[in-house]
Amino acid sequence: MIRVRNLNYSYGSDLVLSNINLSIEENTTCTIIGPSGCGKTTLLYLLAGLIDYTDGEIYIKNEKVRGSRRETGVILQDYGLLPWKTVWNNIALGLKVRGMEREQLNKEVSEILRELDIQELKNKYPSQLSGGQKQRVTIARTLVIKPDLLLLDEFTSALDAMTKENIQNLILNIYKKRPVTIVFVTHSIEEAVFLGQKIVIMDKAKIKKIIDNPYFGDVEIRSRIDYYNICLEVRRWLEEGKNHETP
Ligand SMILES: Nc1ncnc2c1ncn2[C@@H]1O[C@H](COP(=O)(O)OP(=O)(O)OP(=O)(O)O)[C@@H](O)[C@H]1O
Repeated sequence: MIRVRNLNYSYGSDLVLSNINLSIEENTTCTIIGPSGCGKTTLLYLLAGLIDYTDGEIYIKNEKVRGSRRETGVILQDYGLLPWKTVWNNIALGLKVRGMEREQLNKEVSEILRELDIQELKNKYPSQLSGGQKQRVTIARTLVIKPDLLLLDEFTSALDAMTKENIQNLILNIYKKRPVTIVFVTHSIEEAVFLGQKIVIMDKAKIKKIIDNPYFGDVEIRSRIDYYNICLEVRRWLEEGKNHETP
């Protein structure tokens, strides 16, 4: 699905991605974790086609990425809901832009509201929603266009612990119900392990380690010791080499 080869990216003279090679299979999930400033968001923006690259290659479904793709759904940290539109209209917008006729549009929006259990929010405005509700509406708005690739950037970082787990469960359930590839940038080790079939650990512009997560997909995993063993492995890789750095 995604193939990144020898990708380098600089902002001016600062090299922020150096020789990135990464393959993500179709209909799998991948989480990207690493210290602040290591280049995670930049990599996600490049996959989304939001910024251009000149050095290296990015292919999605065997097509070279040049600008944003219609079938890629992107969810960034700030929700991106339009404050002057109701939940219903925020969700319907992407379908309207694509010229969907009214009856079909009403059906699709109703279905996604039901799937995400937010029917009662349909006439509210974004300012009247809690953080978790906004996340659900943002997910609904993105899923309604039926993306084959979903890119999420630190999507749950502003939420309290319980809401965060609810949204993580929701994303896992959504993934299980439909064919979609998900790439998720996070700061949280627990989130990286819960949502990542493949966990990419980055450090200063580079990929340090890729871990395949055999326990991915189990909603009950948080109550099992295997989950914490993988969390510890990720932690060790994140910390590896730190003590040898000169301050
Ligand atoms: N628009 C920009 N112009 C110049 N430098 C930038 C720009 N965006 C990011 N950078 C720099 O590029 C590097 C990588 O940033 P990026 O946002 O990709 O990192 P990150 O791993 O996502 O960080 P965080 O976890 O803090 O969000 C950082 O040093 C950052 O300061």
